[in-house]
Amino acid sequence: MEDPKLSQTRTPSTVSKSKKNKKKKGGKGKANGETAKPNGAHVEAEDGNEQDDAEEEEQGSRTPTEPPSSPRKSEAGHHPLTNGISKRPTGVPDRSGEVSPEENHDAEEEASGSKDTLVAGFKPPIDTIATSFTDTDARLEALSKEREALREEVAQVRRSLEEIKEKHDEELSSMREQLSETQVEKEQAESQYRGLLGKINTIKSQLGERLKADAEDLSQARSRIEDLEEQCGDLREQNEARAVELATMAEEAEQRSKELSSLRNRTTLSQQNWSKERDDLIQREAFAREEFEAAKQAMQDWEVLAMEERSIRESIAERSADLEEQVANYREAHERAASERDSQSLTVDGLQRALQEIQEARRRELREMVENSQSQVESLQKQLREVESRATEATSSLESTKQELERALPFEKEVKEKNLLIGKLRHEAVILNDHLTKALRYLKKGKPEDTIDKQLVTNHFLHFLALERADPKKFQVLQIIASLLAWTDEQREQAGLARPGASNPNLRVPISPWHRTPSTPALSTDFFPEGGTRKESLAELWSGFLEQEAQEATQAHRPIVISGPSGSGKSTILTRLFKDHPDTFGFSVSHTTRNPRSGEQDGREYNFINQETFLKLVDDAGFIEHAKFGSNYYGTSVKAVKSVAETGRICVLDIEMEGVKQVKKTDLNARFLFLSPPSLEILEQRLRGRGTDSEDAVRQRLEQAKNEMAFGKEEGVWDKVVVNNELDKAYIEVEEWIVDGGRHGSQA
Ligand SMILES: Nc1ncnc2c1ncn2[C@@H]1O[C@H](COP(=O)(O)OP(=O)(O)OP(=O)(O)O)[C@@H](O)[C@H]1O
Repeated sequence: MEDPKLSQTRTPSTVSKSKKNKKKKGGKGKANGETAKPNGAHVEAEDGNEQDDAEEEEQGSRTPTEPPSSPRKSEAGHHPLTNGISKRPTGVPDRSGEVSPEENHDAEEEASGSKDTLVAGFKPPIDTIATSFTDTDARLEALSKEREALREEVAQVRRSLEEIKEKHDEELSSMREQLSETQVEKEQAESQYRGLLGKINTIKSQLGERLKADAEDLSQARSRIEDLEEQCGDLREQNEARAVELATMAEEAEQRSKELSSLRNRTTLSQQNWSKERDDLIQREAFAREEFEAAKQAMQDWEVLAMEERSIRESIAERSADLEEQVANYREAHERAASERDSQSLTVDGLQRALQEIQEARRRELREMVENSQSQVESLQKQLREVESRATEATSSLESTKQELERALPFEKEVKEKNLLIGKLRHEAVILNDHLTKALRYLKKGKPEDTIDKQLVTNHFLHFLALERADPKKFQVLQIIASLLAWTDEQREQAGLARPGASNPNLRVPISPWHRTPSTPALSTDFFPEGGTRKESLAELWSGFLEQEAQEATQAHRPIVISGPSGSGKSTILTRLFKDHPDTFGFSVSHTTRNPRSGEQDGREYNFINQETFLKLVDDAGFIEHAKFGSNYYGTSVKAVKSVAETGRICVLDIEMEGVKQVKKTDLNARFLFLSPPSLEILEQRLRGRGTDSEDAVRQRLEQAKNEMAFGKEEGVWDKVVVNNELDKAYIEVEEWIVDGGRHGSQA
């Protein structure tokens, strides 16, 4: 490649040729010694070849018609001889050491121009030639010096030019090398770039796909969350409605129980009234019966009277017949004695009238008596009917009351149980409070044996008596009493708190079976760590007692951790369990950093905390599991689970493998149940059958299920493993293990 600077400075071919010719000629010019000039003037050729070269170049570059003038110099207005030397020669390198080709050319031109001017201006008059000859010599000398200097300069310039050219060539070649290296590097870089571009494109496409899949998952998760939130809202509403219903039912139950008690009162009242009435009626019936008997008697009497009357009548008739006979006799006698007859007829009439009157009176009397007794019988019958109808009414009302009673019986039972429980709890709370205050007071006083509280001892004693014989608490209470009363070893032995002979090391008798009842803990090991004979302070005994009570309470409500692959049936079984045992289980309240919505209450729907507190809890391992949805954190805290047990309910945690490991690290004392599907194939069928997951999600769940199944087989992790083959059987197995007939595995 050609250097542009060099190409620019290149002279026409004629000049180069002449240069070459000159070089070829070598000392030819020198031999001639002078060179012909166009204007015929000539000067001695002292400057040698280089000057000739310059001149020839100058000439070669000009056209023949062109005058050999130096317009620049005349323009500049300087005298070529005086000013031309002081001026920096244009071909001399400037401070930077570079000489431009134009300057070089100008220098050459200048050099030849000054010579030409000198030749052209050399027209002195003849007479002055002699006088100025010496001047001319001097000038010529100066000129020749100047020329020498110029020549040196030109030579220098040439050298520097060559150096520059060499440098240039070197630089050029190195640059070319660099260029080729750079090109090679460029090609390598290009190929690398293409490779990288290809990789980036593949990553881009893969990322795009993944992003798409993630976005899909995200949108599904979002929609699911929305659905769940909706469901949650619905459930909450239902819950509230249920709560309202429950409240109204409770009110109704209360009303019913009130009604029931009033009904019962009324029933007892009506029963009392009824029994009274019945007694009355029985009395009246007896009275009526008596009256009836009396009436009967009267009737019989009347009949007797009637019979008597009849007999009287008959006797009267007989007598009347006799009388008629007598009358006839009388008549006969009347005939015989007229006076006697009148008196006799008068007597008979009187007798007959008296008889009729008697008969009438008797009849009236009897009629009245019969009428009276009939009306009495009728009224009695009426009363009897009334009593009977009232009795049937009372029986029917009794029946309905009984029915109502039966209906209200479960409520009543429940209310009774609850009341009993409340009463018991209250009682226990009062006693505990009492004990606690007393114990604290004693603790403060320091010497419990000096200040024995009768009430406290009485309470303990009553508690002792109220407990069943086999109840292990009995011994604890007795131990407290013994401690309060500062019993001696003998007294303890007598009370059965120490083994017989324990106070006397020489006397050892076998332990009585009383100490070996299965439900009785060995006092010397369980409750009193260093043997029953050791005298402990009340504070120690009391705190031990309370601790054991608390442990027993929490033991009965240990949290349940249920885990298993997605689709193994955890939700199905738990839903049924919660439905069948509504008062047994409780739910832990989660923590969240989101703001509460309207109607939500701190500690009810969520524990609302800020992000800083949440993250601190995470650092302190306060969460069993936590996650971030959107910009909010959610988590189940260890404390929330513990507090469920404190309310007397069991907290059930449906969590995956990592959560189980996390719970194992806490002091929750949970029970672990693994619910396993019969096989992975059946699990796949159930997951697909459920129809809640996309194909991708099902695949992911199945993949994770393999890990979970392996975890389910790990030794020492699980307290119970249930295979969910037949739902009913699996449910019963889970229920029996969790609820355990109300013992909730506290014996486990
Ligand atoms: N023994 C069973 N026989 C047949 N189908 C069952 C059985 N147990 C559960 N299923 C069904 O399997 C599906 C998955 O059950 P479920 O949703 O209860 O599983 P899960 O363990 O709670 O899943 P996830 O952890 O994803 O919530 C449900 O459609 C359920 O009806």
